[in-house]
Amino acid sequence: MIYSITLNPSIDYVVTSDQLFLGRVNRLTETTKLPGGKGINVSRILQALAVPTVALGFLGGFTGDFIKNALKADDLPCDFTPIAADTRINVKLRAESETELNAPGPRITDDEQHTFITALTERLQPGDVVVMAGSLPPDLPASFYRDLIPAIHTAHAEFVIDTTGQALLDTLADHPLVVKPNHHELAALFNDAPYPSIEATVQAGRKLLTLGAQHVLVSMAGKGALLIEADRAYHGNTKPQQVINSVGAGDSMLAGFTGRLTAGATPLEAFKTALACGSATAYSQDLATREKIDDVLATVTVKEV
Ligand SMILES: Nc1ncnc2c1ncn2[C@@H]1O[C@H](COP(=O)(O)OP(=O)(O)O)[C@@H](O)[C@H]1O
Ligand SMILES: O=P(O)(O)OC[C@H]1O[C@](O)(COP(=O)(O)O)[C@@H](O)[C@@H]1O
Repeated sequence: MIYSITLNPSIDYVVTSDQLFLGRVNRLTETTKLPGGKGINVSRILQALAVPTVALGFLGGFTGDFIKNALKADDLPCDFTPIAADTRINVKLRAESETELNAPGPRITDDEQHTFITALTERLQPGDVVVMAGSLPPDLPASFYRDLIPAIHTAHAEFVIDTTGQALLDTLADHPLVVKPNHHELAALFNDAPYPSIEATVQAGRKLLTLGAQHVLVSMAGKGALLIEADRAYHGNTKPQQVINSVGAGDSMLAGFTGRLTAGATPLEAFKTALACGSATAYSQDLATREKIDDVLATVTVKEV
């Protein structure tokens, strides 16, 4: 079973405007509300790939109810810990370019934190994978993800982590199954300027393997992604289509790789599915459907670099 953890879910309020003028009234041409949050997105793509998953985390208030109902309508297995405060709303503004306004998130009490940790640890079985993804609401200690790792390992389960900065570096010695920074996050991890070439990006990504990660992907938005192994690396991409909404593309990529890898695929095969899932989401209004993923998978190209 693959459990996703979304400590800070969101309603993604996707709004479209022809142009955006700061300091003036802007009239929107379209609005959509989607259940969001990195772990939830991972579970939704795993479900599309028919990989067994349960989405865990915190949900509260009318916004939490919206997400719960949306996931229920899609039959996505969930077991969220209820909280008293309202789950956040993130605004995704599509004008000439995409702008994201992500809220800090609600208060999580000590009792709510304990309820969540107990629920997670009671579920874990040998062979399970826990995907920990996204930001932490302000009340949770920065070490919250790292503190879950001993219980995951005690249960003979593995973890995948999608976070940034020191919080990510702090987990590498515990051998995450997969990490997938994007190229900006990778440079920020090592206080580097943007990498000038694929070779420089591969070199930096390889440091994550040396520090303990089992599998490393580096995503580069429209420029595709890298699969970096100890002795070789691959660059892959998909045939360009119109980009409709790239929110959740990274989560989709992580889900595609983790889902296929844990089902027994080779890292290279899993990478191809990951590329298809990431781009298929970028080419869709919401997260990709299975049909769209299969369609894009047929266009994936990968070469050793
Ligand atoms: N504009 C795009 N065109 C095609 N594929 C894309 C586009 N944006 C994202 N993707 C695919 O999704 C993957 C993850 O997207 P990226 O933006 O790098 O991740 P994140 O959302 O984590 O920053 C990319 O590596 C690529 O395969
Ligand atoms: O937890 P964070 O870092 O604030 O990010 C939450 C946001 O990230 C998303 O999960 C999308 O993530 P990606 O575009 O990086 O794949 C949105 O659904 C959500 O609004």
